[in-house]
This record gives sequence, structure tokens and C-alpha cells, in this order.
Amino acid sequence: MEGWMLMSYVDDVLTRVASQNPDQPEFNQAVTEVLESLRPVIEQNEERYRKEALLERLTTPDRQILFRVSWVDDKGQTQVNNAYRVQFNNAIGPYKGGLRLHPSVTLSIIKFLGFEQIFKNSLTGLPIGGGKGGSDFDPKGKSDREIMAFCQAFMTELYKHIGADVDVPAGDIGTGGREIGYLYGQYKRLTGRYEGVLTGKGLTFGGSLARTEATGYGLLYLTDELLKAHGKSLEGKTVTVSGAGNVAIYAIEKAEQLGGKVVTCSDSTGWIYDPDGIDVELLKEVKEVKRVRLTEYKKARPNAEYNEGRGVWSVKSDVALPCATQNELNLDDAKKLVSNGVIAVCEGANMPTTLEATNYLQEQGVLFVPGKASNAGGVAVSALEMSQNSERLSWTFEEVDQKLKDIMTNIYQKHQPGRKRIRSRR
Ligand SMILES: NC(=O)C1=CN([C@@H]2O[C@H](COP(=O)(O)OP(=O)(O)OC[C@H]3O[C@@H](n4cnc5c(N)ncnc54)[C@H](OP(=O)(O)O)[C@@H]3O)[C@@H](O)[C@H]2O)C=CC1
Ligand SMILES: O=C(O)CCC(=O)C(=O)O
Repeated sequence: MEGWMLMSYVDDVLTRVASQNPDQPEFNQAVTEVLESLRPVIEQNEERYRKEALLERLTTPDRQILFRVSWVDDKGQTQVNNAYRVQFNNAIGPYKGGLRLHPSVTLSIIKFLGFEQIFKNSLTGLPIGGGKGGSDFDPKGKSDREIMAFCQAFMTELYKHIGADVDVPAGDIGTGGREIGYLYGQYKRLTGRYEGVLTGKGLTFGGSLARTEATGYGLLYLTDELLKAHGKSLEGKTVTVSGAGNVAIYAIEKAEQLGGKVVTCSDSTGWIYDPDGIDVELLKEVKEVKRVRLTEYKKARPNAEYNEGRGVWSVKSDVALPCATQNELNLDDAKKLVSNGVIAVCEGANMPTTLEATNYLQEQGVLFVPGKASNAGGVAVSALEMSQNSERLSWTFEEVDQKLKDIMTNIYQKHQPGRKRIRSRR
């Protein structure tokens, strides 16, 4: 008992989370990162927070739904996948967060993503709580019919737990407009309700303009704000990007519009170095339309190099934007970036930088923005989609884009270390 009393509250909760969630490395990593950064604040009022079990409540999901998805493939074989929806916290609004479809998905990954979503969603200033879901289903190489069969079977269980004012899922890795369309169709079939229960929908059935672009564009609006605040700009800067999916493509597009030269992108098998700057229209054709490997990009760009494996962070750049997946930028990568003179690292993906790499970059004076702030544009525009659905109206691309820009600028400006506290008017 005495030993317990001597332990700081943060250490106590970290130990508790580790022992209650063994074999969940990503979830423990995300909790450690957040609680370590909150430590100075918690320690100022430790006994009160302990009495109210604030950190235990913050780190324990409201609800974890685990379910089986059975579907039939094109050969007539029944397939079975594990699926999850973790409703983490709805203190400020309906649970909100994407659905990840990738063979690497585990409960640990969904919990880390749901946990991060609480803070990200609150940073947007919009009334959305945190949640996340997904499955170890691999959409790669599947026919449209197989994707549809999986999505319908997935929604046949999920619909019982969601609703426009309860929990509003969206896209993430492996879940784009096509999957959201199949999921929404099944939700309507099962419930008879036409409501804003999913975001990232097609424009003809309640989707918002600019949701496709939102995460990548938002990342660049915040990066631009960060550079401006340090007397710099993206104009003429060399930028390295990882990934070649939704976030990466629209980050590249906006970085180029703002005058940067993006020289890399990657997927799970290899990466491109294009010294002339990534041709984003070609990249869209390869990844969004044909859904094929980056080797196809190389075939159309004689000056570009294609390399197997990983290696984006060995390329010299001023700004690095990891936009693929968790833990894709490690300490060795961080050292290479620093030795090549990187000025800023802003996360497009969720937790792409390991804890060691984050600490190293910050110690070396690199401007670092965590995904919870820098990739919040996607979920922010999802919340704007919910508002449009509620009022049965559609806003123009320019209106949504301007609101996105304002939200990202606000996130940056309101959360500066040393910034004067803005008093609430209430
Ligand atoms: N979409 C959104 O609105 C938001 C997404 N995010 C985060 O951004 C990141 C990217 O998401 P998004 O662009 O939507 O997903 P996509 O599925 O559209 O793209 C993911 C990209 O990352 C690559 N990738 C995925 N897993 C791995 C892996 N294990 N190793 C190497 N490369 C990998 C994929 O390559 P391949 O095609 O070969 O699999 C693909 O190029 C994720 O961390 C996601 O959680 C954050 C905020 C919002
Ligand atoms: O748009 C959304 O609701 C969720 C986006 C998302 O999954 C994320 O921010 O990581």
C-alpha cells in the first residue's frame, strides 16, 4: 500500500494500462505518449485527478465490440474475419472515427486509433467523441463483388451499434468511397433510415465536397501555418511524403500547389524517388483508378526511380510528411532526416513516428507536429458532413475548404507552447 502511495499517478495508470492490456503494444505506446506529455499538468493536481479516476476513465474505452464477419468469396468459399468497433469516449459528442480494413488489424491497433481520436476530435473544436473500428480483412486483390459481400456482412452486425447521434464511422486505411457506399447501402437496407450515419459518402447520397481532399489538404494548411510562424514558407522547399493512398495523394497535391517540390511517395512494397517532382495526376490514375503498384508510376516517368522496400526518409528534404501507417518513421530514419537538414516533420498518418524518433527530432530542434493535430482535417470535414446531413443541405467546395483552413489554422494557433490562455466567454 505504501509503495502504491509513493508512485506518481501517471506511473500508476501506465502500470495499470500495461497490466490490463498485455500484448497490445500500439495501445500502450499511444497511452504512454499522451500521459507522458500530460505529466506536468497532472502532477500539479495529482490527488484530485486520482480521486476522480480521470486517467483510468480516459484510458478505458466505454465499450469494445468484437464480432465475426462471414462472407462468400468469388470461388464460393466462405471466409471469416475478425472485426471491431471500439467506442472510446463520447463526452463531447457521438463516437467518431474511421474503419480500417487491413490484414494487420488487431484490437491493439483499433484501441490506439480510438484513443488518439478522442484528442484529435476535441482539437477540431467540433462536437465529436472518439471511436475507431475495422477488420483484418484484406481488400487487396478482391473483386468489387467480394468487397461488397464483406462490407454487407460487416454492416449486418455493426448497424446495431451505430447511428447518426450515437456513433458515426468513416474511412481509414483500406476503406474509401467504394467501401463506404456498400456499407451505407446495407445500413439503409437494414434500418430503412436515410441519415448521416457514415461520413465520406458519395456526393449523390449525402457526402461532402472536399472530404476526399480534407486530411491531406488540412495537413498542408497546418504545415504552412507552422512554417509561416517561423518566418519560412513551403515555396521552393523539397518535401518527402510516404504512402500513396488518400492522405498522401492530397498532401502531395496541396504541397505542390503551395510551391513545394514533393520528390517521394511509397506503398507497402516499394517507393518512388522522382527528382522532377511527383506527378500527382499520374499517381491518382495509378492508385485511385487502376489500384495497382507504384511500378506503374515508374513506367510512365523515365526520370523517376523505383526501389523495393522502404527508404523514403533517406532522401534529403526540408519537410517530411509521413502519411502511410503507424511506426513507419523510426530512430534511424529520424537521424537520417536530421543529418540531411530537415526543418519540419508533420504527421499525416496516425502515430507514424516512434516514441524514440519523436524525442530525437524534438531534441534536435526539428519542428514536430503530431498527427492528433496535423491530420485532424479529415475528421473535421466529416463533422461538417454531419452538419450538412442534419440540415439536408450541401455546401460548396470553397465553403468547406475555407472552414477546413480555418479549423487547421485555429488548431495551430490555439495550441502553441507558451501561448497566452484564451479565456472562455462563459
Ligand atoms: N483517410 C483519412 O481521412 C485519414 C487517415 N489517417 C491516417 O492516415 C494514414 C493513411 O491512411 P489513408 O491514406 O486513408 O489510407 P489508404 O489505404 O488510402 O493508404 C494507405 C497507404 O499507406 C500504405 N500502407 C498501409 N499499410 C502499410 C504498411 N503496413 N506498411 C507500409 N505501407 C503501408 C498503403 O500501401 P498499399 O496500398 O500497398 O497497402 C497506402 O499507400 C493512416 O495512418 C490513417 O489512419 C488519419 C486521418 C484521417
Ligand atoms: O472522418 C472520420 O470520421 C475519421 C477519420 C479518421 O479515421 C482519423 O482521423 O484517423
